[in-house]
Amino acid sequence: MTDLLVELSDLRKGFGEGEARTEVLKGITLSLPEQEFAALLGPSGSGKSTLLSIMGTLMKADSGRHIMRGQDLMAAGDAELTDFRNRRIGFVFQFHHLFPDLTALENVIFPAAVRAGRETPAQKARGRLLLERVGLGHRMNFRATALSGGQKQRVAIARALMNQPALVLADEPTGNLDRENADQVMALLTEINREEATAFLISTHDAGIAAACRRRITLKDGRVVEGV
Ligand SMILES: Nc1ncnc2c1ncn2[C@@H]1O[C@H](COP(=O)(O)OP(=O)(O)OP(=O)(O)O)[C@@H](O)[C@H]1O
Repeated sequence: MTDLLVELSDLRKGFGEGEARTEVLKGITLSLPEQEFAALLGPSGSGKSTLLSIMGTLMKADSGRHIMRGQDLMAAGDAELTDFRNRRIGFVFQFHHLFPDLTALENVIFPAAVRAGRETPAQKARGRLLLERVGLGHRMNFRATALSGGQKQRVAIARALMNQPALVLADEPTGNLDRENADQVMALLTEINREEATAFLISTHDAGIAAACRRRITLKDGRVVEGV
């Protein structure tokens, strides 16, 4: 048994053909243990979003090894990857991507309800619990449009946790928030990491956010230059 959550080895990814070809990830070798809480740093264009997309199985690498929870994701087909993603991975983005006319609770359970083909009482109960967890128990039935930026991001975090993912990938989750809300969101992620054993990989340009993480992984020009 391994306690590694993710193992990447010599992972490569490029875009385009011929003269227009750009190699973006140039051999990433990196492991994340279970319950990791790491920042992903690096200049704009260094490959952070590309790496998060691959780790989230939204995109496949061109070559290399990608193992998560012992499963070889390079060898997996599309249906298998979708199922794996739904069960194991959560996403938080810079922009919350909430449906404006749905309530906070409806937004949290919507993806799970679509996948199940219906809304179940168990989903509602979990959605309520998560909204309590992120401090929005009193705003559950507010439409997304009636929530502040920080509150919307907390709804997006609750939504990402709906299926009890092993790993949450967060691409600049505080990029659109002021300092106070950014700090609150980070405090919340830290708490969830500790209490629910969810691993987080958080891409950020913010030194304060990076400092709040247990580990800092830095990419430069498609390679890991620090934090291996
Ligand atoms: N689908 C694509 N087709 C072509 N090039 C792409 C594609 N996606 C990303 N790239 C290129 O890959 C490089 C890395 O992009 P990526 O978004 O991963 O960087 P990043 O480190 O996340 O940057 P930022 O901090 O600005 O978000 C960039 O040069 C980008 O133009």
